[in-house]
Amino acid sequence: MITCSAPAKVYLFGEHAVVYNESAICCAVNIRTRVNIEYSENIVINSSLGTTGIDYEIHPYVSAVVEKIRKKSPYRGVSISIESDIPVGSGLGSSAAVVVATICAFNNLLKLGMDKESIASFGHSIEKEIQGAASATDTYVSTMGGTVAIPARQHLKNPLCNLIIGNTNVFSSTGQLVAKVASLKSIYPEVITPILSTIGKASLRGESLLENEDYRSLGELMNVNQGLLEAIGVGCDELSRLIHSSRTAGALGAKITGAGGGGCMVALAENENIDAISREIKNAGGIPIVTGVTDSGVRVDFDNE
Ligand SMILES: Nc1ncnc2c1ncn2[C@@H]1O[C@H](COP(=O)(O)OP(=O)(O)O)[C@@H](O)[C@H]1O
Ligand SMILES: C[C@@](O)(CCOP(=O)(O)O)CC(=O)O
Ligand SMILES: [Mg+2]
Repeated sequence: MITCSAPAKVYLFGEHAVVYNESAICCAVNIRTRVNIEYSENIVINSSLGTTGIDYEIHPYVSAVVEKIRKKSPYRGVSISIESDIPVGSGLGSSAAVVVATICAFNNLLKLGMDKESIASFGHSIEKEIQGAASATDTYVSTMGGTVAIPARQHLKNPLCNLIIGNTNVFSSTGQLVAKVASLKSIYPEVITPILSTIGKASLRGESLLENEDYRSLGELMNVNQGLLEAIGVGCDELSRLIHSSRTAGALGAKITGAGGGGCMVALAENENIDAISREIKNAGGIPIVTGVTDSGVRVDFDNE
């Protein structure tokens, strides 16, 4: 049996702007998906979504990895079991984490010799195949870990603050929200393009604030980024309630993470405010997850093969 795991991710800055090659800052956070693999007679994929064989309805991402690898390195059968602490479909990159952890598990079982760059790139190709357009950000950050400047892929100093994620439990479709922004931009290019560029500038300024450990200013700019995301139409009432409650409870900054329209927000929190912020997220109808940045990207947790 081999066990590999990979982390979730949050955007401190730059979601949506990064689609138009503006800068973003994305962090791996210590909420993980674990994939166990061993040889077996057939293909079995077991997760909280169900127990299947190759099944592109229930396990599209994992099935794609299983089939692609089988083509390159034939094997008789494997049994894959997945446990995850990452909420599914909430903008935290659960698909990227399960993809890169599954690739890592095969890499070690079949001794494929893939390095982290190859795992990230293969993972991105799987996300693109299954969901159509997909930025490389989620799979890269889940593979490498840490705090990453996008598109430069430069590792930055991790924020020493806590990151409290508030899950609205409201489903949102990344594709639909990206299309909504594209439509607004095509109608009002002279208005929307400068907003996306300003988000990119906030992200670039955030890089130096992280370097200088100026978390008060970092949070202030995250709030500005939130206002700009509202301006391009990706906010929603549930997210606004969690964001404003977090700020009232002492968050240095709070904003959407990911596509918006539902899913999650993230608050930058000093230790002394963790309980108050978590409580206020709960009172505002959200599910708080207290976490922080992890340098540990995809990794082997157990190998007795
Ligand atoms: N623990 C898991 N086990 C199996 N598949 C998973 C798991 N987590 C995520 N997935 C796959 O990823 C999909 C969610 O991906 P996506 O819609 O991109 O949301 P997210 O923002 O969480 O990445 C799920 O529908 C499922 O196919
Ligand atoms: C909106 C976007 O910038 C981030 C989407 O993040 P998520 O899929 O909601 O975790 C789209 C992208 O970068 O692929
Ligand atoms: Mg995803």
